[in-house]
Amino acid sequence: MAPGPEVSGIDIYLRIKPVQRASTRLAFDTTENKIKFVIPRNEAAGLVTNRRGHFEFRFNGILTAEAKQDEVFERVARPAVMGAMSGYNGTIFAYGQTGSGKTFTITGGPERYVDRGIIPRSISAIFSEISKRADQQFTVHISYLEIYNNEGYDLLDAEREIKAMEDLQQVHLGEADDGTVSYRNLSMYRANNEEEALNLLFLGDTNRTISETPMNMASSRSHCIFTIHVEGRKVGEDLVRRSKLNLVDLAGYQRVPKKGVDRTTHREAKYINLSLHYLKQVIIARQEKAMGMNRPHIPYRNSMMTMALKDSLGGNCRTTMVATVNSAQDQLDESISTCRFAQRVAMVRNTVLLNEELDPSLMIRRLKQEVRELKEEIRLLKGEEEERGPLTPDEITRLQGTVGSHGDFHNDGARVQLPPYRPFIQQHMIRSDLDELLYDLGTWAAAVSPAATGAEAMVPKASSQDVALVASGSSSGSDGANRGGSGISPDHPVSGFGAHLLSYAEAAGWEATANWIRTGVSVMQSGPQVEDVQCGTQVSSGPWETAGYEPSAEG
Ligand SMILES: Nc1ncnc2c1ncn2[C@@H]1O[C@H](COP(=O)(O)OP(=O)(O)OP(=O)(O)O)[C@@H](O)[C@H]1O
Repeated sequence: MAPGPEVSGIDIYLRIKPVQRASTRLAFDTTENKIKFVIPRNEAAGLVTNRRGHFEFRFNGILTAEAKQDEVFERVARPAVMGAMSGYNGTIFAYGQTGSGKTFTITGGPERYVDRGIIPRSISAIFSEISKRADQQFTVHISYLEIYNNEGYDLLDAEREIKAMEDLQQVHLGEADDGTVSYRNLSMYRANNEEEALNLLFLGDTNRTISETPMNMASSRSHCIFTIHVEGRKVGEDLVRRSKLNLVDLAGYQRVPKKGVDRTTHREAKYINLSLHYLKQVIIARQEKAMGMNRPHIPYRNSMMTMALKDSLGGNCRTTMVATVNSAQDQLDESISTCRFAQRVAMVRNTVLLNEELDPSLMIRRLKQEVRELKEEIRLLKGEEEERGPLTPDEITRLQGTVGSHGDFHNDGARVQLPPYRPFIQQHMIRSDLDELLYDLGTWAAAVSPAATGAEAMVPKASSQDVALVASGSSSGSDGANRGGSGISPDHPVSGFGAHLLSYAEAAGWEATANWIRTGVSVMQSGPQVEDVQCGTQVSSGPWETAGYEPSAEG
Protein backbone atom coordinates (compact mmCIF):
# COMPACT_ATOMS: atom_id res chain seq x y z
CA MET A 1 0.00 0.00 0.00
CA ALA A 2 1.24 3.47 -0.82
CA PRO A 3 2.32 5.53 2.17
CA GLY A 4 0.01 8.37 3.16
CA PRO A 5 0.62 12.02 2.40
CA GLU A 6 3.61 13.58 4.07
CA VAL A 7 3.68 17.24 4.96
CA SER A 8 7.06 18.73 4.26
CA GLY A 9 8.61 22.15 4.27
CA ILE A 10 10.75 23.51 1.47
CA ASP A 11 14.47 22.94 2.01
CA ILE A 12 16.55 26.04 1.50
CA TYR A 13 20.24 26.14 0.59
CA LEU A 14 22.43 29.17 0.31
CA ARG A 15 25.06 29.29 -2.39
CA ILE A 16 27.71 31.97 -2.38
CA LYS A 17 29.18 33.04 -5.67
CA PRO A 18 32.97 33.39 -5.57
CA VAL A 19 34.03 36.95 -6.11
CA GLN A 20 37.42 38.61 -6.12
CA ARG A 21 36.72 40.75 -3.08
CA ALA A 22 34.14 39.37 -0.76
CA SER A 23 32.66 41.77 1.75
CA THR A 24 33.94 41.50 5.29
CA ARG A 25 30.44 42.25 6.55
CA LEU A 26 29.41 38.73 5.85
CA ALA A 27 30.25 35.62 7.87
CA PHE A 28 29.21 31.98 7.68
CA ASP A 29 28.77 29.29 10.22
CA THR A 30 28.73 26.10 8.20
CA THR A 31 28.21 23.92 11.27
CA GLU A 32 25.03 25.74 12.19
CA ASN A 33 24.24 26.53 8.54
CA LYS A 34 23.96 30.20 9.33
CA ILE A 35 24.95 33.37 7.53
CA LYS A 36 25.43 36.64 9.37
CA PHE A 37 25.52 40.13 7.97
CA VAL A 38 27.01 42.68 10.28
CA ILE A 39 26.56 46.15 8.92
CA PRO A 40 27.57 49.19 10.96
CA ARG A 41 24.66 51.57 11.34
CA ASN A 42 26.31 54.32 9.40
CA GLU A 43 26.76 51.90 6.45
CA ALA A 44 23.29 50.44 6.65
CA ALA A 45 21.64 53.55 5.32
CA GLY A 46 20.87 52.98 1.67
CA LEU A 47 21.33 49.26 2.05
CA VAL A 48 18.41 47.32 3.45
CA THR A 49 17.36 49.31 6.43
CA ASN A 50 19.01 51.78 8.70
CA ARG A 51 17.31 50.45 11.79
CA ARG A 52 19.16 47.17 12.00
CA GLY A 53 22.79 46.40 11.61
CA HIS A 54 22.77 42.69 12.26
CA PHE A 55 21.04 40.02 10.21
CA GLU A 56 21.23 36.31 10.72
CA PHE A 57 19.63 33.63 8.59
CA ARG A 58 19.60 29.88 8.93
CA PHE A 59 19.49 27.45 6.02
CA ASN A 60 19.35 23.70 5.55
CA GLY A 61 22.81 23.94 4.09
CA ILE A 62 25.41 26.51 3.11
CA LEU A 63 27.41 26.08 -0.07
CA THR A 64 30.35 28.39 0.28
CA ALA A 65 32.23 30.00 -2.59
CA GLU A 66 34.56 26.98 -2.55
CA ALA A 67 31.75 24.46 -3.08
CA LYS A 68 32.13 22.64 -6.37
CA GLN A 69 29.31 21.62 -8.66
CA ASP A 70 29.49 17.95 -7.65
CA GLU A 71 29.03 18.85 -4.00
CA VAL A 72 26.09 21.08 -4.89
CA PHE A 73 24.51 18.23 -6.81
CA GLU A 74 25.05 15.67 -4.06
CA ARG A 75 23.66 17.85 -1.31
CA VAL A 76 20.89 19.67 -3.11
CA ALA A 77 19.72 17.55 -6.00
CA ARG A 78 20.49 13.88 -5.42
CA PRO A 79 17.70 13.44 -2.84
CA ALA A 80 15.20 14.95 -5.29
CA VAL A 81 16.47 12.70 -8.11
CA MET A 82 16.15 9.60 -5.96
CA GLY A 83 12.69 10.74 -4.90
CA ALA A 84 11.66 11.12 -8.53
CA MET A 85 12.90 7.59 -9.24
CA SER A 86 10.59 6.37 -6.47
CA GLY A 87 7.50 8.28 -7.61
CA TYR A 88 7.78 11.60 -5.75
CA ASN A 89 7.56 14.93 -7.54
CA GLY A 90 10.50 17.19 -6.97
CA THR A 91 11.38 20.77 -7.76
CA ILE A 92 14.68 22.52 -7.38
CA PHE A 93 14.65 26.20 -8.09
CA ALA A 94 17.35 28.79 -7.99
CA TYR A 95 16.49 32.25 -6.82
CA GLY A 96 18.75 35.25 -6.51
CA GLN A 97 19.80 38.48 -7.93
CA THR A 98 20.89 38.72 -11.53
CA GLY A 99 24.44 37.47 -11.99
CA SER A 100 24.49 35.65 -8.64
CA GLY A 101 24.91 32.17 -10.14
CA LYS A 102 21.41 30.70 -10.74
CA THR A 103 22.10 29.46 -14.25
CA PHE A 104 25.54 28.28 -13.16
CA THR A 105 23.90 26.24 -10.41
CA ILE A 106 21.00 24.80 -12.40
CA THR A 107 22.50 24.33 -15.87
CA GLY A 108 26.19 24.88 -15.28
CA GLY A 109 29.04 26.81 -16.78
CA PRO A 110 29.59 26.49 -20.49
CA GLU A 111 33.34 26.04 -20.50
CA ARG A 112 34.43 23.12 -18.37
CA TYR A 113 32.95 19.66 -17.96
CA VAL A 114 33.32 19.87 -14.19
CA ASP A 115 31.14 22.96 -14.23
CA ARG A 116 28.05 21.12 -15.43
CA GLY A 117 25.16 21.92 -13.20
CA ILE A 118 22.22 20.23 -11.59
CA ILE A 119 20.31 19.45 -14.82
CA PRO A 120 23.02 17.46 -16.64
CA ARG A 121 24.05 15.77 -13.41
CA SER A 122 20.46 14.82 -12.64
CA ILE A 123 20.13 13.33 -16.13
CA SER A 124 23.30 11.26 -15.60
CA ALA A 125 22.15 10.16 -12.16
CA ILE A 126 18.74 9.10 -13.45
CA PHE A 127 20.08 6.98 -16.29
CA SER A 128 22.81 5.52 -14.12
CA GLU A 129 20.16 4.56 -11.56
CA ILE A 130 17.96 3.04 -14.29
CA SER A 131 20.85 0.84 -15.41
CA LYS A 132 21.27 -0.44 -11.86
CA ARG A 133 17.63 -1.35 -11.30
CA ALA A 134 17.22 -4.46 -13.39
CA ASP A 135 13.97 -5.37 -11.66
CA GLN A 136 12.29 -2.16 -12.78
CA GLN A 137 11.34 -0.60 -16.08
CA PHE A 138 11.51 3.14 -16.62
CA THR A 139 10.63 5.62 -19.29
CA VAL A 140 11.93 9.15 -19.27
CA HIS A 141 10.47 12.14 -21.07
CA ILE A 142 11.73 15.69 -21.19
CA SER A 143 9.98 19.02 -21.57
CA TYR A 144 11.49 22.47 -21.41
CA LEU A 145 9.33 25.53 -20.81
CA GLU A 146 10.38 29.13 -21.07
CA ILE A 147 8.36 31.99 -19.62
CA TYR A 148 9.30 35.21 -21.30
CA ASN A 149 7.41 38.43 -20.66
CA ASN A 150 4.74 36.35 -18.93
CA GLU A 151 4.14 34.17 -22.04
CA GLY A 152 4.98 30.49 -22.26
CA TYR A 153 7.19 29.04 -25.02
CA ASP A 154 8.37 25.57 -25.79
CA LEU A 155 12.17 25.56 -25.80
CA LEU A 156 12.14 22.23 -27.65
CA ASP A 157 9.92 23.58 -30.43
CA ALA A 158 11.50 22.76 -33.79
CA GLU A 159 10.14 26.03 -35.22
CA ARG A 160 12.06 27.99 -32.67
CA GLU A 161 15.11 28.45 -34.82
CA ILE A 162 13.30 29.66 -37.90
CA LYS A 163 10.54 31.80 -36.48
CA ALA A 164 10.47 35.09 -34.65
CA MET A 165 9.36 34.87 -31.00
CA GLU A 166 6.03 36.56 -31.72
CA ASP A 167 5.20 33.99 -34.42
CA LEU A 168 5.83 30.99 -32.21
CA GLN A 169 3.01 28.94 -30.83
CA GLN A 170 2.55 29.80 -27.17
CA VAL A 171 2.28 27.36 -24.34
CA HIS A 172 -0.87 27.70 -22.26
CA LEU A 173 -1.45 26.57 -18.74
CA GLY A 174 -4.57 24.87 -17.53
CA GLU A 175 -5.73 23.66 -14.16
CA ALA A 176 -7.24 20.25 -13.61
CA ASP A 177 -10.14 19.66 -11.20
CA ASP A 178 -7.72 18.53 -8.52
CA GLY A 179 -5.82 21.81 -8.87
CA THR A 180 -2.80 20.37 -10.67
CA VAL A 181 -1.36 22.33 -13.54
CA SER A 182 -1.29 21.04 -17.11
CA TYR A 183 0.23 22.45 -20.27
CA ARG A 184 -1.03 22.88 -23.79
CA ASN A 185 1.46 23.08 -26.69
CA LEU A 186 4.38 21.97 -24.60
CA SER A 187 6.14 19.03 -26.24
CA MET A 188 7.47 16.11 -24.30
CA TYR A 189 10.21 14.05 -25.87
CA ARG A 190 11.16 10.59 -24.86
CA ALA A 191 14.82 10.21 -23.94
CA ASN A 192 16.04 6.63 -24.14
CA ASN A 193 19.44 7.38 -22.74
CA GLU A 194 21.59 10.06 -21.21
CA GLU A 195 22.84 11.32 -24.54
CA GLU A 196 19.34 11.88 -25.92
CA ALA A 197 18.32 13.76 -22.77
CA LEU A 198 21.45 15.93 -22.91
CA ASN A 199 20.78 16.72 -26.55
CA LEU A 200 17.35 18.01 -25.58
CA LEU A 201 18.89 20.14 -22.85
CA PHE A 202 21.39 21.50 -25.31
CA LEU A 203 18.67 22.27 -27.85
CA GLY A 204 16.60 24.10 -25.24
CA ASP A 205 19.53 26.07 -23.89
CA THR A 206 20.45 27.15 -27.38
CA ASN A 207 16.92 28.46 -27.83
CA ARG A 208 16.82 30.31 -24.55
CA THR A 209 16.38 34.07 -24.52
CA ILE A 210 19.52 35.65 -23.23
CA SER A 211 20.93 39.12 -23.43
CA GLU A 212 23.69 41.13 -21.94
CA THR A 213 22.95 43.25 -18.88
CA PRO A 214 25.16 45.54 -16.83
CA MET A 215 25.40 42.75 -14.20
CA ASN A 216 25.83 39.73 -16.39
CA MET A 217 27.30 39.14 -19.85
CA ALA A 218 24.75 36.45 -20.55
CA SER A 219 21.74 37.22 -18.44
CA SER A 220 18.68 35.00 -18.65
CA ARG A 221 15.72 37.10 -19.65
CA SER A 222 13.22 34.43 -18.90
CA HIS A 223 12.25 31.82 -16.33
CA CYS A 224 12.95 28.29 -17.48
CA ILE A 225 11.62 24.99 -16.24
CA PHE A 226 13.37 21.83 -17.40
CA THR A 227 11.19 18.88 -16.46
CA ILE A 228 12.22 15.25 -16.34
CA HIS A 229 9.15 13.04 -16.36
CA VAL A 230 9.92 9.62 -14.94
CA GLU A 231 7.62 6.62 -15.16
CA GLY A 232 8.65 3.41 -13.47
CA ARG A 233 7.23 0.08 -12.46
CA LYS A 234 8.51 -3.18 -11.11
CA VAL A 235 8.73 -5.86 -13.77
CA GLY A 236 5.54 -7.92 -13.70
CA GLU A 237 3.58 -5.40 -11.66
CA ASP A 238 0.70 -3.18 -12.74
CA LEU A 239 1.51 -0.36 -10.34
CA VAL A 240 3.04 2.58 -12.10
CA ARG A 241 4.87 5.41 -10.44
CA ARG A 242 4.96 8.70 -12.26
CA SER A 243 6.87 11.71 -11.12
CA LYS A 244 8.12 15.01 -12.38
CA LEU A 245 11.41 16.59 -11.51
CA ASN A 246 11.31 20.32 -12.25
CA LEU A 247 14.65 22.07 -12.44
CA VAL A 248 13.95 25.77 -12.46
CA ASP A 249 16.18 28.66 -13.33
CA LEU A 250 14.36 31.86 -12.48
CA ALA A 251 15.41 35.10 -14.04
CA GLY A 252 17.00 37.36 -11.47
CA TYR A 253 15.74 40.61 -10.08
CA GLN A 254 16.78 43.43 -12.40
CA ARG A 255 18.07 46.81 -11.43
CA VAL A 256 17.45 48.83 -14.52
CA PRO A 257 19.36 52.05 -14.97
CA LYS A 258 17.16 54.90 -16.07
CA LYS A 259 19.36 55.65 -19.03
CA GLY A 260 21.29 53.65 -21.59
CA VAL A 261 18.89 50.73 -21.74
CA ASP A 262 16.65 50.00 -24.70
CA ARG A 263 12.90 49.50 -24.55
CA THR A 264 13.11 45.72 -24.93
CA THR A 265 15.41 45.41 -21.93
CA HIS A 266 13.14 47.70 -19.93
CA ARG A 267 10.10 45.65 -20.84
CA GLU A 268 11.86 42.37 -20.02
CA ALA A 269 13.02 43.76 -16.68
CA LYS A 270 9.52 44.93 -15.88
CA TYR A 271 8.07 41.46 -16.48
CA ILE A 272 10.84 39.71 -14.59
CA ASN A 273 10.51 41.97 -11.56
CA LEU A 274 6.74 41.82 -11.61
CA SER A 275 6.70 38.02 -11.72
CA LEU A 276 9.21 37.88 -8.84
CA HIS A 277 6.99 40.26 -6.93
CA TYR A 278 4.03 37.91 -7.50
CA LEU A 279 6.19 34.99 -6.43
CA LYS A 280 6.84 36.81 -3.17
CA GLN A 281 3.11 37.38 -2.72
CA VAL A 282 2.44 33.67 -3.20
CA ILE A 283 5.16 32.76 -0.73
CA ILE A 284 3.89 35.24 1.84
CA ALA A 285 0.34 33.90 1.47
CA ARG A 286 1.57 30.31 1.84
CA GLN A 287 3.71 31.23 4.81
CA GLU A 288 0.77 32.89 6.53
CA LYS A 289 -1.41 29.92 5.77
CA ALA A 290 1.21 27.62 7.25
CA MET A 291 1.19 29.80 10.37
CA GLY A 292 -2.54 29.22 10.75
CA MET A 293 -3.75 32.52 9.34
CA ASN A 294 -6.87 32.60 7.25
CA ARG A 295 -5.61 32.74 3.68
CA PRO A 296 -8.23 31.06 1.52
CA HIS A 297 -6.83 32.54 -1.67
CA ILE A 298 -3.27 32.07 -2.83
CA PRO A 299 -2.59 34.41 -5.76
CA TYR A 300 -0.95 31.91 -8.12
CA ARG A 301 -2.85 33.22 -11.12
CA ASN A 302 -1.20 36.62 -11.10
CA SER A 303 1.63 35.40 -13.25
CA MET A 304 2.42 32.46 -15.48
CA MET A 305 5.54 31.66 -13.47
CA THR A 306 3.66 31.32 -10.18
CA MET A 307 1.02 29.20 -11.93
CA ALA A 308 3.71 26.96 -13.40
CA LEU A 309 5.20 26.54 -9.92
CA LYS A 310 1.85 26.04 -8.20
CA ASP A 311 2.41 22.34 -7.49
CA SER A 312 5.90 23.07 -6.22
CA LEU A 313 4.85 25.84 -3.85
CA GLY A 314 2.23 24.33 -1.62
CA GLY A 315 1.26 21.28 -3.66
CA ASN A 316 2.31 17.69 -4.12
CA CYS A 317 6.04 18.17 -4.41
CA ARG A 318 9.30 17.95 -2.52
CA THR A 319 10.78 21.33 -3.21
CA THR A 320 14.24 22.69 -2.66
CA MET A 321 15.35 26.26 -3.16
CA VAL A 322 18.90 27.37 -3.82
CA ALA A 323 19.28 31.01 -2.85
CA THR A 324 22.24 32.39 -4.76
CA VAL A 325 24.05 35.42 -3.41
CA ASN A 326 26.96 37.51 -4.44
CA SER A 327 29.18 38.34 -1.48
CA ALA A 328 30.57 41.56 -2.90
CA GLN A 329 30.09 44.62 -0.73
CA ASP A 330 27.88 46.47 -3.20
CA GLN A 331 25.54 43.48 -3.44
CA LEU A 332 24.84 43.11 0.26
CA ASP A 333 21.35 44.55 0.25
CA GLU A 334 20.27 42.18 -2.52
CA SER A 335 21.90 39.29 -0.70
CA ILE A 336 20.05 40.12 2.51
CA SER A 337 16.83 40.42 0.58
CA THR A 338 17.42 36.99 -1.02
CA CYS A 339 18.12 35.40 2.36
CA ARG A 340 15.03 36.97 3.83
CA PHE A 341 12.92 35.64 1.01
CA ALA A 342 14.40 32.16 1.53
CA GLN A 343 13.29 32.21 5.18
CA ARG A 344 9.71 32.74 4.07
CA VAL A 345 9.99 30.01 1.47
CA ALA A 346 11.12 27.60 4.17
CA MET A 347 7.79 28.11 5.92
CA VAL A 348 5.72 26.87 2.98
CA ARG A 349 4.19 23.47 3.58
CA ASN A 350 3.77 20.96 0.78
CA THR A 351 1.70 17.82 0.95
CA VAL A 352 3.77 15.16 -0.70
CA LEU A 353 2.23 12.01 -2.13
CA LEU A 354 3.66 8.91 -3.68
CA ASN A 355 2.33 9.11 -7.25
CA GLU A 356 1.41 5.50 -7.70
CA GLU A 357 -1.52 4.08 -9.61
CA LEU A 358 -2.72 0.95 -11.29
CA ASP A 359 -2.20 1.12 -15.00
CA PRO A 360 -5.20 -0.50 -16.75
CA SER A 361 -3.31 -1.07 -19.99
CA LEU A 362 -0.54 -2.88 -18.11
CA MET A 363 -3.11 -4.93 -16.26
CA ILE A 364 -4.76 -6.01 -19.54
CA ARG A 365 -1.37 -6.87 -20.98
CA ARG A 366 -0.48 -8.93 -17.94
CA LEU A 367 -3.82 -10.75 -17.89
CA LYS A 368 -3.46 -11.56 -21.58
CA GLN A 369 -0.03 -12.94 -20.88
CA GLU A 370 -1.45 -15.05 -18.07
CA VAL A 371 -4.14 -16.42 -20.40
CA ARG A 372 -1.47 -17.27 -22.95
CA GLU A 373 0.57 -19.07 -20.34
CA LEU A 374 -2.42 -20.99 -19.03
CA LYS A 375 -3.37 -22.07 -22.54
CA GLU A 376 0.19 -23.18 -23.07
CA GLU A 377 0.03 -25.18 -19.86
CA ILE A 378 -3.21 -26.85 -20.95
CA ARG A 379 -1.68 -27.67 -24.30
CA LEU A 380 1.32 -29.27 -22.60
CA LEU A 381 -0.92 -31.20 -20.23
CA LYS A 382 -2.83 -32.51 -23.22
CA GLY A 383 0.45 -33.71 -24.60
CA GLU A 384 0.44 -31.39 -27.52
CA GLU A 385 3.71 -30.39 -29.02
CA GLU A 386 5.59 -27.27 -28.24
CA GLU A 387 5.72 -24.66 -30.92
CA ARG A 388 8.94 -24.20 -32.76
CA GLY A 389 10.16 -21.91 -35.44
CA PRO A 390 10.46 -22.72 -39.14
CA LEU A 391 12.57 -25.68 -40.13
CA THR A 392 16.23 -25.01 -40.54
CA PRO A 393 17.79 -25.80 -43.95
CA ASP A 394 19.44 -28.77 -42.28
CA GLU A 395 16.15 -30.08 -41.02
CA ILE A 396 14.58 -29.64 -44.42
CA THR A 397 17.37 -31.62 -46.02
CA ARG A 398 16.88 -34.43 -43.52
CA LEU A 399 13.16 -34.31 -44.07
CA GLN A 400 13.55 -34.47 -47.79
CA GLY A 401 16.01 -37.30 -47.44
CA THR A 402 13.68 -39.33 -45.30
CA VAL A 403 10.67 -38.77 -47.50
CA GLY A 404 12.76 -39.49 -50.54
CA SER A 405 14.12 -42.71 -49.10
CA HIS A 406 10.62 -44.05 -48.61
CA GLY A 407 9.13 -42.97 -51.87
CA ASP A 408 10.21 -42.89 -55.38
CA PHE A 409 11.27 -39.39 -55.01
CA HIS A 410 12.47 -37.32 -57.89
CA ASN A 411 13.33 -33.72 -58.09
CA ASP A 412 11.54 -32.77 -61.25
CA GLY A 413 8.43 -31.33 -59.73
CA ALA A 414 6.26 -34.42 -60.05
CA ARG A 415 4.38 -35.42 -56.98
CA VAL A 416 4.65 -38.20 -54.54
CA GLN A 417 1.25 -39.69 -54.44
CA LEU A 418 -0.03 -40.76 -51.11
CA PRO A 419 -3.05 -42.95 -50.79
CA PRO A 420 -6.31 -41.32 -49.91
CA TYR A 421 -7.22 -41.20 -46.30
CA ARG A 422 -10.48 -41.13 -44.59
CA PRO A 423 -11.00 -38.09 -42.43
CA PHE A 424 -8.58 -38.21 -39.59
CA ILE A 425 -6.71 -35.97 -37.33
CA GLN A 426 -3.09 -35.48 -37.99
CA GLN A 427 -1.53 -34.25 -34.84
CA HIS A 428 2.00 -33.85 -36.06
CA MET A 429 3.02 -30.84 -37.95
CA ILE A 430 6.30 -29.60 -39.17
CA ARG A 431 6.60 -27.67 -35.96
CA SER A 432 6.37 -30.78 -33.87
CA ASP A 433 9.32 -32.73 -32.82
CA LEU A 434 11.26 -33.39 -35.96
CA ASP A 435 12.16 -36.99 -35.28
CA GLU A 436 8.57 -37.90 -34.67
CA LEU A 437 7.59 -36.08 -37.77
CA LEU A 438 10.23 -37.86 -39.78
CA TYR A 439 9.02 -41.14 -38.43
CA ASP A 440 5.48 -40.33 -39.45
CA LEU A 441 6.58 -39.09 -42.80
CA GLY A 442 8.53 -42.22 -43.27
CA THR A 443 5.54 -44.35 -42.44
CA TRP A 444 3.47 -42.36 -44.78
CA ALA A 445 5.99 -42.29 -47.48
CA ALA A 446 6.31 -46.07 -47.22
CA ALA A 447 2.72 -46.28 -48.24
CA VAL A 448 3.29 -44.11 -51.23
CA SER A 449 2.24 -45.54 -54.47
CA PRO A 450 5.14 -46.62 -56.64
CA ALA A 451 3.84 -44.27 -59.24
CA ALA A 452 4.84 -41.44 -57.04
CA THR A 453 7.59 -39.45 -58.62
CA GLY A 454 7.51 -36.15 -57.08
CA ALA A 455 9.09 -33.31 -55.46
CA GLU A 456 6.23 -32.96 -53.08
CA ALA A 457 4.81 -35.35 -50.64
CA MET A 458 1.19 -34.55 -50.12
CA VAL A 459 -1.82 -36.34 -48.92
CA PRO A 460 -3.93 -36.38 -52.03
CA LYS A 461 -7.43 -35.24 -51.89
CA ALA A 462 -9.74 -38.13 -51.48
CA SER A 463 -12.74 -36.09 -50.65
CA SER A 464 -13.48 -32.75 -49.20
CA GLN A 465 -13.41 -34.48 -45.85
CA ASP A 466 -9.74 -35.23 -46.09
CA VAL A 467 -7.06 -33.92 -43.90
CA ALA A 468 -3.56 -33.46 -45.00
CA LEU A 469 -0.05 -33.94 -43.99
CA VAL A 470 1.38 -30.57 -44.32
CA ALA A 471 4.97 -31.20 -45.07
CA SER A 472 6.30 -31.88 -48.41
CA GLY A 473 9.73 -32.67 -49.60
CA SER A 474 11.35 -31.23 -52.61
CA SER A 475 14.85 -32.34 -53.23
CA SER A 476 15.35 -29.44 -55.55
CA GLY A 477 13.50 -26.98 -53.46
CA SER A 478 15.07 -24.23 -51.60
CA ASP A 479 12.38 -22.88 -49.41
CA GLY A 480 14.00 -19.49 -49.14
CA ALA A 481 12.47 -17.99 -52.21
CA ASN A 482 9.00 -18.75 -51.10
CA ARG A 483 9.20 -18.40 -47.40
CA GLY A 484 6.67 -16.06 -45.94
CA GLY A 485 3.18 -15.32 -47.14
CA SER A 486 1.57 -18.04 -49.14
CA GLY A 487 4.71 -18.40 -51.22
CA ILE A 488 3.50 -21.35 -53.23
CA SER A 489 5.98 -21.80 -55.98
CA PRO A 490 4.62 -21.74 -59.49
CA ASP A 491 7.61 -23.89 -60.45
CA HIS A 492 6.34 -26.67 -58.29
CA PRO A 493 2.73 -27.08 -59.15
CA VAL A 494 0.69 -28.72 -56.51
CA SER A 495 -2.52 -30.45 -57.31
CA GLY A 496 -5.14 -32.63 -55.74
CA PHE A 497 -5.46 -32.35 -52.05
CA GLY A 498 -2.13 -30.64 -51.89
CA ALA A 499 -3.56 -27.76 -53.85
CA HIS A 500 -6.62 -27.79 -51.69
CA LEU A 501 -4.45 -27.70 -48.65
CA LEU A 502 -2.24 -24.96 -49.95
CA SER A 503 -5.13 -22.80 -50.95
CA TYR A 504 -6.61 -23.33 -47.52
CA ALA A 505 -3.30 -22.40 -45.99
CA GLU A 506 -3.19 -19.34 -48.15
CA ALA A 507 -6.68 -18.31 -47.12
CA ALA A 508 -5.77 -18.90 -43.49
CA GLY A 509 -2.78 -16.62 -43.89
CA TRP A 510 -0.34 -19.37 -43.02
CA GLU A 511 3.21 -19.35 -44.16
CA ALA A 512 3.52 -21.82 -46.98
CA THR A 513 6.00 -22.74 -49.61
CA ALA A 514 6.14 -25.60 -52.04
CA ASN A 515 8.21 -27.31 -49.40
CA TRP A 516 6.33 -26.70 -46.26
CA ILE A 517 3.41 -25.06 -44.58
CA ARG A 518 3.56 -23.65 -41.15
CA THR A 519 0.13 -23.29 -39.67
CA GLY A 520 1.01 -22.57 -36.13
CA VAL A 521 -1.41 -25.31 -35.16
CA SER A 522 -0.62 -28.89 -34.81
CA VAL A 523 -3.98 -30.09 -35.83
CA MET A 524 -5.88 -29.85 -39.03
CA GLN A 525 -9.22 -31.34 -39.46
CA SER A 526 -11.51 -31.53 -42.38
CA GLY A 527 -15.19 -30.93 -42.53
CA PRO A 528 -17.09 -28.28 -40.70
CA GLN A 529 -14.41 -28.02 -38.07
CA VAL A 530 -11.91 -26.77 -40.57
CA GLU A 531 -13.33 -23.34 -39.91
CA ASP A 532 -12.47 -23.89 -36.30
CA VAL A 533 -8.83 -24.40 -36.90
CA GLN A 534 -7.08 -21.28 -35.87
CA CYS A 535 -3.84 -19.85 -36.85
CA GLY A 536 -2.09 -19.87 -33.55
CA THR A 537 -0.97 -22.41 -31.12
CA GLN A 538 -4.42 -23.36 -29.98
CA VAL A 539 -7.24 -25.21 -31.61
CA SER A 540 -10.80 -24.49 -30.83
CA SER A 541 -13.00 -27.09 -29.28
CA GLY A 542 -13.94 -30.08 -31.27
CA PRO A 543 -13.58 -33.78 -31.08
CA TRP A 544 -9.84 -33.61 -31.43
CA GLU A 545 -7.92 -36.73 -31.11
CA THR A 546 -4.46 -36.93 -29.77
CA ALA A 547 -1.14 -37.77 -31.23
CA GLY A 548 -0.59 -39.79 -34.30
CA TYR A 549 -2.68 -40.32 -37.31
CA GLU A 550 -4.49 -43.26 -38.55
CA PRO A 551 -4.48 -44.19 -42.16
CA SER A 552 -7.94 -44.83 -43.39
CA ALA A 553 -9.21 -48.27 -44.07
CA GLU A 554 -9.03 -47.49 -47.77
CA GLY A 555 -5.44 -46.36 -47.28
N1 LIG B 1 29.76 29.31 -8.09
C1 LIG B 1 30.31 29.83 -9.17
N2 LIG B 1 31.54 29.49 -9.52
C2 LIG B 1 32.11 30.00 -10.62
N3 LIG B 1 31.49 30.88 -11.44
C3 LIG B 1 30.26 31.27 -11.14
C4 LIG B 1 29.60 30.79 -10.00
N4 LIG B 1 28.38 31.33 -9.95
C5 LIG B 1 28.28 32.13 -11.03
N5 LIG B 1 29.41 32.13 -11.74
C6 LIG B 1 29.68 32.87 -12.96
O1 LIG B 1 29.08 34.15 -12.80
C7 LIG B 1 28.45 34.57 -14.01
C8 LIG B 1 26.97 34.86 -13.76
O2 LIG B 1 26.36 33.65 -13.33
P1 LIG B 1 24.93 33.21 -13.84
O3 LIG B 1 24.75 33.51 -15.28
O4 LIG B 1 24.76 31.83 -13.40
O5 LIG B 1 24.00 34.18 -13.01
P2 LIG B 1 22.43 34.24 -12.97
O6 LIG B 1 22.07 34.36 -11.55
O7 LIG B 1 21.84 33.12 -13.70
O8 LIG B 1 22.15 35.60 -13.71
P3 LIG B 1 20.84 36.06 -14.54
O9 LIG B 1 19.74 36.17 -13.58
O10 LIG B 1 21.25 37.41 -15.07
O11 LIG B 1 20.64 35.07 -15.59
C9 LIG B 1 28.67 33.49 -15.01
O12 LIG B 1 29.77 33.80 -15.81
C10 LIG B 1 28.98 32.29 -14.17
O13 LIG B 1 29.81 31.36 -14.86
